[in-house]
This record gives sequence, C-alpha cells and structure tokens, in this order.
Amino acid sequence: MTAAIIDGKAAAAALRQRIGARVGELAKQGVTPGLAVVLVGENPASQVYVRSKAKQTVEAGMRSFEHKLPADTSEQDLLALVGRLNADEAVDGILVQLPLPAQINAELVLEAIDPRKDVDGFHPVNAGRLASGAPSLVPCTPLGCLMLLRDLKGDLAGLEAVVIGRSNIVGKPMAALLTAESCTVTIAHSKTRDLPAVCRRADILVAAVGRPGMVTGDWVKPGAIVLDVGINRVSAPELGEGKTRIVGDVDFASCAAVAGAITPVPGGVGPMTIACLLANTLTAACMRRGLPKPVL
Ligand SMILES: Nc1nc2c(c(=O)[nH]1)N[C@@H](CN(C=O)c1ccc(C(=O)N[C@@H](CCC(=O)O)C(=O)O)cc1)CN2
Ligand SMILES: [Mg+2]
Repeated sequence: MTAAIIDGKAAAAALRQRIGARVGELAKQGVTPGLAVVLVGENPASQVYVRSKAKQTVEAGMRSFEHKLPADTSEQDLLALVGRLNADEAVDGILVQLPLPAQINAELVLEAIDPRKDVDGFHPVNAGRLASGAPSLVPCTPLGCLMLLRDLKGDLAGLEAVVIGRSNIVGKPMAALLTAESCTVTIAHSKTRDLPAVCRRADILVAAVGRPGMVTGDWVKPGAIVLDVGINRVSAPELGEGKTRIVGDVDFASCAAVAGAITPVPGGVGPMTIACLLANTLTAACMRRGLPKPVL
C-alpha cells in the first residue's frame, strides 16, 4: 500500500477562503472580528508563528492586534494586558503564544483569558465544555485534525482511534473530539504497555508526542489514517553546516508504505492550526454577538 498524502496546506487555504467569505458577510452588518496575539520574548519559532497568524488574520478581512513584550516581562504585567484585552470591545479573540518564559505561570495566564475570547480553547471552562460535549472553543491543532479526517472520511462513527500523547493542547482535546464523533478512543502515552500493538489497532492514529520519527511502519494497521502532529527541529547536515529541518513524530517513509492516508511534516497538520485559529476567532465574534455559530 502507498498512502494518499493529505495536503494540509491546500485544506488550510480552502478553509481560509470560506472564513474570508463569511467575514465579508459580517462586514455588511458592520462587524469586523478582531484577534489579539501576545508574544513574550524572542523565541524564533514563536516569532514566525505570530507573524503568520497576524498576516493570515488580516488577509481573511479581520483585525489583528499584535502585542510584543520583552522576555523579562513580569507575570503581573502580562496579566494586566490580558485584563485590558478582555475588556476591549474590538477584541473577539485573545491568544498568548506558548511557550512563555520561565518567570511566568502559563496556567495562570491562560485562566485569566475571558473564556468567550479564548480562541486557543485552553481555558479550563472550554476544556470542561469540550469534555462534557457542550459547545466550546476547541484547541486549534486537534480541530484541524478533525477537519482533515472529516474531509477524508466523512462519518467517523465506530472507527478505532489511538491518540499518542496526553497533553492538554493536543492529546486530550483530540480524544474528546474523536469521542464526540463516536470513535472508540484510546489515549496512549509513555507508560502504555506494548505501544506498537496498541497503535496497530487504530483505524485513525494521531501522533502528538514530540519524539522525531517515533512511529514506524510496523506500528501501523494497513490502510489506517495517520495524522502527524509532531513539529521537531532536527539537525540536517545534508542541507549544509549547522542547518536544521522540521520532522514529525512519524517516520514518513515506512508509515506511508502501510497507511491508507498520511499527513506530511511540514505541510500536513501545521497549516490547519493557524486556519483553525481564524475559524475560532470568527466563531468567538459571532457567539459574543448572539449570531449563529458559522458552519465552516
Ligand atoms: N498559544 C499557542 N501556542 C502554541 C500553539 C498554539 O496552537 N497556540 N501551537 C504551537 C505553535 N503553532 C502555533 O502557535 C504552530 C506550529 C506550527 C505551524 C505550522 O504551520 N508548521 C509548519 C512548519 C513550519 C516550519 O517550517 O517551521 C507545518 O507543519 O507545515 C503552525 C502553528 C506551539 N505554540
Ligand atoms: Mg504538518
């Protein structure tokens, strides 16, 4: 079997197109959704992601408010900024880019965001709503994975899904979304016994562990859908001295030989993350105004 390669870049572009069209309709009612993105420090990868978020927000017809704070910003100052953004009527969505510097308690900051503006879906209120099957703002990466799965497969009911990784950002919300789709879901992690055997049960295998190339072809059931959420920067001497490249948690070549469909890294799940952030900003803007939730 040679897997179909899932084109996350194309899916993200199509989603942004649909978002832009809906934003255009809202503009006729005098509504322009606004997204505030907060970056603390100078992490080079975070700078790239924040730049892309701001650019794509504006391209979709929404307003972008960028807040770049120095690396030594205090927790108190960051909390004060979040408070001002919560109170700002022009701001529908607030995103604090992670990771935060060590002196700041990220949990405290994420809990300070108004849950109605929590476009990352990381607030305990949104996590609780998702876990209990209530409408909520859903973390962008798992939401992007779900959209790719629905595009590919339509109805997911009854499928066996294995999610490797139990983070609050990807693993747990991914499992909750798949459960809501009536999949039979297993969350696997570093203490799981015979992880390869557990993975071989999966019709849908989601890898979100942060370990380059960990999932190999012998872990994959023939014909399974493999979604690679990993973004690992590894050294790439073949590209020149000191060069690096991004690889996923999945060993692409061996898994693509067995799977039915697979996301590449880059160009798979990653681009959907930012497109889903725009979708959540549009959703937040509609919900805050009592408008129907957009169907994207
Ligand atoms: N507040 C948040 N912080 C972080 C999140 C998040 O969702 N909210 N996720 C990641 C970073 N991230 C967005 O913030 C993100 C990561 C990767 C991509 C992406 O498109 N990746 C490309 C490859 C990019 C490259 O070459 O460097 C791909 O996979 O094709 C988008 C967004 C942690 N922080
Ligand atoms: Mg990717």
